[in-house]
Amino acid sequence: MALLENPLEHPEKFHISKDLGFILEDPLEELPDRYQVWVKLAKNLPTLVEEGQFREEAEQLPELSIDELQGYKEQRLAHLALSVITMGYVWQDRNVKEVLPRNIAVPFWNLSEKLGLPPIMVYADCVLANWKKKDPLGSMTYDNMDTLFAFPGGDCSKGFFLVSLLVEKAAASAMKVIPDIFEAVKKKNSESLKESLQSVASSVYEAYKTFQLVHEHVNPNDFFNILRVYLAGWKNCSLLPKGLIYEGVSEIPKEFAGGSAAQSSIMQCFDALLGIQHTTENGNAKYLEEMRNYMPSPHKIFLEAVASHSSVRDFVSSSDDIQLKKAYNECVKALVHIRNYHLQVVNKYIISPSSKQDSEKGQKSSDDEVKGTGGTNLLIFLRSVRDTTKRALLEES
Ligand code: HEM
Ligand SMILES: Brc1ccc(-c2csc3nccn23)cc1
Repeated sequence: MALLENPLEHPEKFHISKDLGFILEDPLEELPDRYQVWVKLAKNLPTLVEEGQFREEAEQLPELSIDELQGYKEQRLAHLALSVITMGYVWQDRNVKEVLPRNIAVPFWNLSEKLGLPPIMVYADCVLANWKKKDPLGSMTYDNMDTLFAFPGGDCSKGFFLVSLLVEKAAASAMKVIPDIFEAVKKKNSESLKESLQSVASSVYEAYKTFQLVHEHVNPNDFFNILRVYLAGWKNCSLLPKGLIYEGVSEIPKEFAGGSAAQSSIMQCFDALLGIQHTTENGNAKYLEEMRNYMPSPHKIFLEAVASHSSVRDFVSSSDDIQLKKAYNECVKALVHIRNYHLQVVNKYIISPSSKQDSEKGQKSSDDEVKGTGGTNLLIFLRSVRDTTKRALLEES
């Protein structure tokens, strides 16, 4: 398939970087003067929300056409800034806004259509495009990085977004071997395939090790009680039961799901590469599929090309090369490891603060009722995704 033969030789076709994968390389920090009002307001969100002035300031924005935005990086920064403004406008306080004013809604809707993104903040905004190096000549380490935009809750959003970014960066080192993997399957070259799969497994283990940074940089109570509010969406949402009205776009309210790293292309890319099919019984496959519509369209196209390519899994399972099966299983075990670790993190950052809050309020909401950032019943979803990954292990006999 032409799309796949040289995806990393023409990264511009998919906006995928050889070194950083799906991360937006060197994001812009400023927009042309006429659009800088969006950046300025989004950067002031924490202070203005604190003062209860954010909505008032947002309503003063001029309504701007997106046509003067030049190039992909300006469009991504504008989508990020408008998404931050939208989440702040809707969730500033418990008096939730049901109408997004046209001076935000019209450019946000039009720009979203151009990028193939929904008109709500997504992972590709606040994780993949929301970063800078403090010392441009330094490396991408937590201490030399900052986010471009933050939410209330102190350094919680910086921690959550940057740790996710660094996990993406560690995992991204696997991206450059994808063409070699498909070449090896095409040529039935077990030795080359074994080497590439070993490289994928070590990238996923690097991602697992980076994940531990979350304990250092994200406070569980700030995450659960403050930040999580701003990542919520307006689909199956009790506070916005019909969704949000995008003024100037449609009088009919529209529903869009809240932030979830099911929108992370790299994790879905590993599943696609290894032929890990998530179950259709409990809606996981449907949800993961739907979240591909919350990725930049070039990333969605790339993922679908990986998923539809000749199956690595079929080649390995029909091979009698035990070492090859072991190399494939190392990749699956690494994914199970990171998903197990992620479940422990979710217990610490959502389940425990939630039950602590319930006992303080004297009510009990069972784990089943605790919603995820993406509005899903999170524990069932995450355990099931982990279990499906585990079931993908091949017999090594
Ligand atoms: C405070 C830290 C974190 C919390 C509380 C958290 C919470 C969650 C929740 C609740 C879900 C279910 C999705 C939904 O609600 O629809 C989820 C999914 C996911 N999260 Fe996180 N997460 C955290 C950090 C991370 C990090 C650092 C990564 C690494 C990139 C990550 C990657 C994922 C992925 C890939 C999924 C989709 C399910 C899967 O593919 O396993 N999460 N997370
Ligand atoms: Br919008 C938005 C979407 C996803 C995330 C994110 C980063 S890691 C992770 N696990 C669950 C969600 N999640 C943060 C903001």
